[in-house]
Amino acid sequence: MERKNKPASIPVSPSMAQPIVDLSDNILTARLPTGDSVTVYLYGATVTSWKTSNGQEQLFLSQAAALDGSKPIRGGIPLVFPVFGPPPKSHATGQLPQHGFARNSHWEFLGKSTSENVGRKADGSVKLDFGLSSSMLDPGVQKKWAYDFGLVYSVTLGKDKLECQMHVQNKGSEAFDFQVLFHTYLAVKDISKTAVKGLTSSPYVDKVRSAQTFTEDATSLSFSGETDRVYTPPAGKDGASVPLVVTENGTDSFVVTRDSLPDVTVWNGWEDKIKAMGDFEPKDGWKRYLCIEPGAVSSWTKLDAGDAWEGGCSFESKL
Ligand SMILES: O=P(O)(O)OC[C@H]1O[C@@H](O)[C@H](O)[C@@H](O)[C@@H]1O
Repeated sequence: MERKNKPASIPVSPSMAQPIVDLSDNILTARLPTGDSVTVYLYGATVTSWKTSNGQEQLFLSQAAALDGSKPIRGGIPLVFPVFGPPPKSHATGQLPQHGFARNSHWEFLGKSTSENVGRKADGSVKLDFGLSSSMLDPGVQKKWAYDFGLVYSVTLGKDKLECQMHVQNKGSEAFDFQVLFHTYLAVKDISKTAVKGLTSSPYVDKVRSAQTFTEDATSLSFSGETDRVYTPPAGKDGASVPLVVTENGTDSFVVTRDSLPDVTVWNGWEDKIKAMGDFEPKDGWKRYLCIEPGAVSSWTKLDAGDAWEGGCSFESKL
């Protein structure tokens, strides 16, 4: 029997190629062999860029965003914890700034894991873990919210998909209340041709109309002015949350899913509000973003001493 010669070298198949992860100057970048990439600033553990396999940027980042740690980054995915919006003065978070301290604290990078080595479905994704705990806060902030906590934020980059997961741990001896939210600035081509499906029949608080509660009757929510609403959509038949679909020009562009996050804020500040924001450029940039912000913010989540909580969301790009 004729024996075939062994090839001189074994070609590396694309599936054997590994993600490239780099941390320099407190900025982490990860790139998959498929071309997908993500950039995360340790300041706020803020995702500032998410590019899909076709090279397209999927997040809006203001050209005037402060990237030097002097204020929260305008755009990408700032993290909101432990309070959403202006804190109620009589609450334990009452002394904290709007949206809490997670987005303007320095996080640490805990490490990366590929789908193969953590027993997830071998889909070529990479998970990046970031940590923040009470001892890492500025002393001034620590005094304003003196609880012993640990956060692990995981960003998983897959082909045309980004997942965000937050693990909150109460390491202290007394219970605390928190809210959490992924303040995602999705890049859209034209807000006037953008719509959101999946919110029909959902109750929402409209912050533009004096924080009154309404029920959504649009099957496809479109935008023609300032929009600032916190939706609490009913669960689907199987008890899971119904995915939201963002459409542009009638074509699906993003699918957003939520896991253990009851709420989703939909925000576009529109022309006048955005013009007044010093860190928002270009001034007509309001036309090119839509914030879809999965979170747990319509009430407080109470975490007893020693307990942990987890919730997350995913963004899939369809274009
Ligand atoms: O300017 P900030 O603090 O980043 O907030 C931006 C917006 O964030 C949204 O989540 C809020 O619903 C809006 O009310 C707010 O204006």
